[in-house]
Amino acid sequence: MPKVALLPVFVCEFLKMIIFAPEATSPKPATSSQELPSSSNLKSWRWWLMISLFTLFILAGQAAGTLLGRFYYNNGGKSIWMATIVQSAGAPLLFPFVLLYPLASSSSSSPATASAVKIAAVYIGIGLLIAGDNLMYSYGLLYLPVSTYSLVCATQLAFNALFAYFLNSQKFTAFIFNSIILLTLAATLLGVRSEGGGSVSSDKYPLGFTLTIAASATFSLMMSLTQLSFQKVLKSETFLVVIQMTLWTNFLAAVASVVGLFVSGEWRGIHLEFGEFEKGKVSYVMTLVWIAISWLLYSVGAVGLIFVVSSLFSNVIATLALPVVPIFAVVFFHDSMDGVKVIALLIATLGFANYMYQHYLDDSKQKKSRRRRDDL
Ligand SMILES: Nc1nc2[nH]cnc2c(=O)[nH]1
Repeated sequence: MPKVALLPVFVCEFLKMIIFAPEATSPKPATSSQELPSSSNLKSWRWWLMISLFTLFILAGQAAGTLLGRFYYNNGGKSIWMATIVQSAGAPLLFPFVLLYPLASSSSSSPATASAVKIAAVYIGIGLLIAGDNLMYSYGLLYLPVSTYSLVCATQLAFNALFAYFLNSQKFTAFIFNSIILLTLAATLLGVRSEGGGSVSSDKYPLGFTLTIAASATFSLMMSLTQLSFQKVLKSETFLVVIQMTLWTNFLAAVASVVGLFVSGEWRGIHLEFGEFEKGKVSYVMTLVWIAISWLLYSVGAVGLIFVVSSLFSNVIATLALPVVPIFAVVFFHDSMDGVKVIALLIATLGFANYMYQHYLDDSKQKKSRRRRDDL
């Protein structure tokens, strides 16, 4: 077998080593962060490593995906449907992981017990929500300046809090409220300062605004439903379920987006924009390929965090990524750095710290009650 074909096996093996801690098997008491069953006992170094890894995936994926998306539009890319397709088109890259995972895994954890129909319904439903979100996200990115876009996107945390309360029985504490408010404030700060709209025309503003709000609601609903599906339908403790969920939902979203490209007739313009891309044809293809890889990384991170912690936590990290994107723009696109960006990032970090502190409290409480149980 060529060495490169073994890459997915090594990656699976690495993730397995992190995830399947020997202590990750017994049920857990509910915590204020209302995590999934599989996450309960993982708060060892492995748990923190997983969180760090998935967080990195989200931050890097969101930053690269958003900036490359803007690069596509700025250099002659015009197709909304193409911008939508590439947000989920990286999914087939996960096929080798799904096929080779059983080779790498010695885990005896049982596969999902739900019927194929139920599982298919979950993948199709969530896949369609992803396609809808990606489409509206593409419109938002085209019709709004980045900072306004970040502001409106920040509402997703409030939407998620609402959905998580009803769908995931999320319990709220002062620290979680603090975290939501601080992260919303950080993104708002970026949005309210005036930034030239650039090529964005003002008559498209109301449409861009409405679609970004709708995307935020759809994104949050999709996150909460993903957590609910892990808990109620898939019920698997293995990391394979994260790969399967990411693969199938994004694959179906990509198929729905390709249908959209043809039905809308936009496919006729693709050849033209390919030929006229300002940076050249190779750059056009590479831009789309790297957008797809960036969003795939983002999706694995987001679904991974839902699996290991919760949909709200995953959304906290996704929202933390919003003020991080302009910082990356400073580094890679030489955008100007100003005090507002730094303050927004500091506030976002504080919001994130609040959420993590709640996890630390939950963890300590769990450890104490376990010790008390052991002493009896
Ligand atoms: N609505 C929405 N869609 C996304 N797709 C990738 N990231 C995001 C996000 O932060 N919000």
